[in-house]
Amino acid sequence: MAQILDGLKISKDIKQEIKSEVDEIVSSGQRPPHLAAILVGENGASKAYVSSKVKDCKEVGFKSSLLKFNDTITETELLSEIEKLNADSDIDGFIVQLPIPKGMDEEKVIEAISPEKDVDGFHPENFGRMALEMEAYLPATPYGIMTLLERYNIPTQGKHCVVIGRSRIVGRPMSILMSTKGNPGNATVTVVHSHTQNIEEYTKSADIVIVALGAPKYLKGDMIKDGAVIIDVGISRVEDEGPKGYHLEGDVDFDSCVEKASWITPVPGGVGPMTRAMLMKNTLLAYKRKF
Ligand SMILES: Nc1nc(=O)c2c([nH]1)NC[C@@H]1CN(c3ccc(C(=O)N[C@@H](CCC(=O)O)C(=O)O)cc3)C=[N+]21
Repeated sequence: MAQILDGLKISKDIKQEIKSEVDEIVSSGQRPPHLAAILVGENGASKAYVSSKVKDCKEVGFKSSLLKFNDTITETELLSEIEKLNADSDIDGFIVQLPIPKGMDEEKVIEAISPEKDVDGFHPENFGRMALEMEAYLPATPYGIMTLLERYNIPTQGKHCVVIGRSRIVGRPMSILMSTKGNPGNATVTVVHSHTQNIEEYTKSADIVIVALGAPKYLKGDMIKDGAVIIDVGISRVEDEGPKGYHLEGDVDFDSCVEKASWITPVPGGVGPMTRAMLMKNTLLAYKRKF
């Protein structure tokens, strides 16, 4: 039976470390770090994520600002809100919660964010810096996974890591970070996606499988090898009859994979909380203006 990579616990440790630093900053008379979030429209999951970010800020002692707009806001208006945050010296970092309403140009919106305030690490300048192994704001989910592997001392050097999915915010940056020089890092990486034939051929030979597809229970136990490390990035809301009306499902069929894996992340309580903790970390870095 696999051991659990407890993202919830590690995220609490990280938030505690951040809080200690913030306490010192504040007791020396300086203002605390300040994160802002832009939320457009009424997506239920987005609202929940953004309010959890506000809660995280409170926990670590950051100031936070939430800017909410109706989905009637035009792209031009949104871009001018971004400009205001770029220019506001009281704000260290901000994010534009994705997805933004259909019809808006996501690329243009992300490029409008000043790279120094792009604590999501989504701006092409940060992506490029990351890929070149320069200091950069790393996207929170891949950064969270790297941190989780680091804190559990999971060996990655020379291991075969299969990343399922090639999204801009998870799969692709994840594949880059795993192949990057360092520890964790130095892995041999295969990226598989919707055009890959016989995905199981790759996953069966993987020492580490990172699944970021958004397909509930996609990865089954018979697709992995004994002792593999399984990282589940999926967080699909699946409707049910319970009081909330839904529950979360990962991309990993936990029950069949837990039998074979050596380490596995749960959903909830795995990668999701790490993502949130790394956003706090990036905001602290932005405050300190490291790069
Ligand atoms: N600009 C932007 N930045 C993001 O980082 C971003 C985004 N847009 N859009 C949506 C995705 C998704 N995302 C999650 C963060 C935390 C959890 C999380 O904390 N999950 C908990 C469960 C939360 C629950 O119960 O619903 C867990 O897995 O244990 C999940 C998902 C950030 N995203």
